[in-house]
Amino acid sequence: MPRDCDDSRMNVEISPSRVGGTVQAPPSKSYTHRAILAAGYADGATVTDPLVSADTRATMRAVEAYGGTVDRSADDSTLDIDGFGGQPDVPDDVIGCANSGTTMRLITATGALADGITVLSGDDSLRSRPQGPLLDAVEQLGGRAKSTRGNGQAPLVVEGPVDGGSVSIPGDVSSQYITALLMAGAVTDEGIEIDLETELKSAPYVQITIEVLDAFGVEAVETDAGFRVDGGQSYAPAGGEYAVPGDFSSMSYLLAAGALAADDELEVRGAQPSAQGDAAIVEVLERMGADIDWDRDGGVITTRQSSLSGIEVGVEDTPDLLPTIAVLGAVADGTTTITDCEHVRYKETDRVSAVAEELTAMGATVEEEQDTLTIHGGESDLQGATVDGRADHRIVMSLAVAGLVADGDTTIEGGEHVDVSFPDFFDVFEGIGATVTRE
Ligand SMILES: O=C(O)C1=C[C@@H](OP(=O)(O)O)[C@@H](O)[C@H](O)C1
Ligand SMILES: C=C(OP(=O)(O)O)C(=O)O
Repeated sequence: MPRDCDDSRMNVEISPSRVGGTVQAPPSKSYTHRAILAAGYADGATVTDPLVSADTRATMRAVEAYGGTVDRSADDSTLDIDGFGGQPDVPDDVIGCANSGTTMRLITATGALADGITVLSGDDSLRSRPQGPLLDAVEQLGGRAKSTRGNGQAPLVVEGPVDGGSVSIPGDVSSQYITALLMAGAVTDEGIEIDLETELKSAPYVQITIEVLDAFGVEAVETDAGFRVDGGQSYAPAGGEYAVPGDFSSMSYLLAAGALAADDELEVRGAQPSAQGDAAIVEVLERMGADIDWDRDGGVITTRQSSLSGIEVGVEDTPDLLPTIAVLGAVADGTTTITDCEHVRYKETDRVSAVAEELTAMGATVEEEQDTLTIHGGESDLQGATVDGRADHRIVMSLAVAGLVADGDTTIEGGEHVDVSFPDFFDVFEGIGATVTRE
């Protein structure tokens, strides 16, 4: 199981606990990936407050493979990046994307700009995720892009250079294909016009891309049929710097912990509004009846424990919230129905099945359909159990939240996988009051 994790295998036991205090949100993974690659497409830039995690390190390695350099400050508070200026080199070696779908998709399109062949691979999970529509898009642009096994999955072989053009691509598999094409398209000669064949899922992530491109002086626009980026543009952020905002997907675990187990209050800082769809966690909690308050100007969200009720919520725009919402639903009174979740099956693991099975192991009643997950909460308390984190950071973190309020201790196998997006998650969890035992 080749993984890029700092820690070796770690099971984590969570005992029932109360939480409270003040905590800083970690920086956004999505913004960090884009900022690093945008700095790569530029002559260079300084990225401040980056998330340094296994996934974003994969994007740093990719920028270096294409001819840039990334210097991390001693405390990881800044990344000084020398870019490849829109003209990626042909990499000396296979680019290892580890567990990161964002890295693989975004830098596949970068490979299509290089005058030669790029080979990309990743861990077991990443090599089982869909890349076919992006490979097809590169071929529509005149490049060559193959899955070595012919199954639309990595290892991938990409050959450029492409000059831009028009592509037609499904929107309901991954928005990361669109992000990849927009970021690369800006430095092609002709630009790229994207026609969506099906409705776009995870749409806010493309808005994040457009926001980051704008900050780097690059324009990409939404059209009636999809998106367009003109070619011949140059990446350069104002003042040579780009600052990464806080991560609402990561915050969702802290806010859920507060809503389930904060006697006094839990305050999460670094919650400035941005294009992140996952800020919807605040509204989801409000609709469930949580005592939650968001000071948008101050970037502070405060939650207290209160009794929650089940709701119906669509995750077409917010796939990464599914595990968090499912755990909230398992504790809430009544039924929580999570709809529009088929694309959540294409993540690090099939998160719809994973959540259904692990919450069932904790005593919840869960029904799984292809595009819907129904959780009957409140009928019986969650029971502590040994659960499998599925080598998936979001499954691990959401089960840790469930462990706070389960009856008895919960052991989560594979706790080290939090390194993908929230490396100090268990320290932060302990810091707010959770009883955490690393085994
Ligand atoms: O572009 C991004 O930063 C992301 C897009 C989403 O994926 P999909 O577009 O594949 O749904 C999301 O699930 C992922 O965690 C991050
Ligand atoms: C799906 C995720 O990321 P990626 O697609 O980059 O692997 C995630 O962080 O939940």
